[in-house]
Amino acid sequence: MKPTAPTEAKAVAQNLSFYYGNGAQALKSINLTLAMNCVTALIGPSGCGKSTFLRCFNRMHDLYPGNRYEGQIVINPDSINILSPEIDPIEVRMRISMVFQKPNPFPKSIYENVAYGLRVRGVRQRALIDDKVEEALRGAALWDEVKDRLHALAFNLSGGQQQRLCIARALATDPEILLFDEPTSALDPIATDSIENLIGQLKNKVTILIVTHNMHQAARVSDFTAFMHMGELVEFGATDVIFTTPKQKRTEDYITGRYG
Ligand SMILES: Nc1ncnc2c1ncn2[C@@H]1O[C@H](COP(=O)(O)OP(=O)(O)OP(=O)(O)O)[C@@H](O)[C@H]1O
Repeated sequence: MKPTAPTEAKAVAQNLSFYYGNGAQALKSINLTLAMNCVTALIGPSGCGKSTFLRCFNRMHDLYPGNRYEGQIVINPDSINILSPEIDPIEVRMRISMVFQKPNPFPKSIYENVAYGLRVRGVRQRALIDDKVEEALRGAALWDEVKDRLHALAFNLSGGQQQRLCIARALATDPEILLFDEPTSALDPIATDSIENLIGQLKNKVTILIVTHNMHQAARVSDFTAFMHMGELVEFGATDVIFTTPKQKRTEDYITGRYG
């Protein structure tokens, strides 16, 4: 069931601007709330700032010198601003995990891919890791397909299975928010379908923010949709409303394929 208005806020971006190291401003004072246990889709033409916005949520931009945030992203329930310099980006990435466009398993076994985040966190007990690996693989709807070959190399899996493995890897540390950057653009329609179904199930446990170029996908998987253009948030609302009766002409032009 899709809610029609944001309920509890999991994360709130407030006056969020972002500048790359070369001085280019990619985000312009964005205000956006991610509703708890809902899927929010980011749509908009190429270069409008979708990935830049997504990557603020796990402090990916900190990996490159000269990048600069302004404003804040407050996450609940503890009301912390994850962009604050006092907040350790590694901690943020434990709470907010990312799944990328192309499946990117590590050159390790299926088991070790999922166990990775736990080991980084210092978890050593074998039984606990076993349990968490199974739970994450079940959560990513992959357990039944791999339970008899957990120690095989992850690269032996199909593209769709590799992407579900990356979702399991992200789930293993019990994140509160999952970020998806065009997670199905490298997959065939069947694998895409299974990832979309999975996203529908995962939102019971986590809050989801997804970038997609595929309008049908945004309409299928998301509860709320944000339309961006040239670094600005043009319109935000319930997905059904954005796709049927958008208020802004720029949104209408985009979803009806008049540009972009
Ligand atoms: N590392 C970088 N340094 C400088 N400018 C960048 C960098 N990465 C992206 N940009 C610029 O920031 C703007 C937003 O890019 P971004 O990748 O966030 O857009 P997008 O909406 O995700 O695009 P696409 O749909 O094509 O992936 C663009 O003008 C882009 O050229």
